[in-house]
Amino acid sequence: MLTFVGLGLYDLGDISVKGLNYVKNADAVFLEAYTSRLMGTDVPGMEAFFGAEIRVLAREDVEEDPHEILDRAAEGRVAFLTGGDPMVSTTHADLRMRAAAAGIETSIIHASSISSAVCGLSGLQNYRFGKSCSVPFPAKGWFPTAPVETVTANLALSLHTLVYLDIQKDRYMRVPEAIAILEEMAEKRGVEPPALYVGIARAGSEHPVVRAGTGAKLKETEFGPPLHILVVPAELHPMERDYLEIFAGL
Ligand SMILES: C[S@@+](CC[C@H](N)C(=O)[O-])C[C@H]1O[C@@H](n2cnc3c(N)ncnc32)[C@H](O)[C@@H]1O
Repeated sequence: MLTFVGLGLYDLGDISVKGLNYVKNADAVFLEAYTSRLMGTDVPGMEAFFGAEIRVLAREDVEEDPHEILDRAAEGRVAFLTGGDPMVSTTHADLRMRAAAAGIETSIIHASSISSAVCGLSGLQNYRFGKSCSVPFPAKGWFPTAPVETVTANLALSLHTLVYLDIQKDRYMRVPEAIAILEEMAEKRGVEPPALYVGIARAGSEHPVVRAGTGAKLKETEFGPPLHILVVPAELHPMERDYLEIFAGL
């Protein structure tokens, strides 16, 4: 049995009761920590809380050679832990299909996700979001401009864009850097950079930071520690504008 268990957004208090019971009774517990991360805890903290040893997986362990996970799931109850909701903006559909092809029973225990938390924190209406995109850390000789094309296409349809920010081993992209990269991408593509952004830090924590404004303003804003995410809003509905004025300093 392979069960994908969502950890929610920030700390140990974000897993569901269902998820917690499953993990406590699992025969093996794996943690995928490369698509998202719970910044309000760490692996030893999770091990103590769940009373279980946790095997931390690299991307290759899941996407290229998941035999260890599948072998354990063929024999017993396996918990596959993921930050947020397990199937939102991750690549775990492939693992679930591989398990099904191997005759292994699977299920999902859902949890809160950044994709819905953003709507509550910003007041931007969930049905007005278009395709989302991710901004990666640029590498030597590699500076993709696809994210700004997604933003431009969404703006043309009056849709908001959710912009996920890169996570690497010990490196987390923050809102000001993401805006600077998006502006450089816009310049390279010869399009206008976005006029308005909403930056969000540490959704799910006791003190999330939510700020709306121009690129110049948000590049000077102190958002505090990661994780961070960015939204490029389309033309605002009056209610969305009011909400951002009240809760995000617009
Ligand atoms: C690829 S998405 C994975 C989403 C996850 N499966 C979920 O449902 O929440 C991960 C990105 O979302 C953003 N993110 C996730 N959790 C966050 C949080 N608590 N606060 C702010 N941004 C967050 C970060 O930009 C991070 O790089």
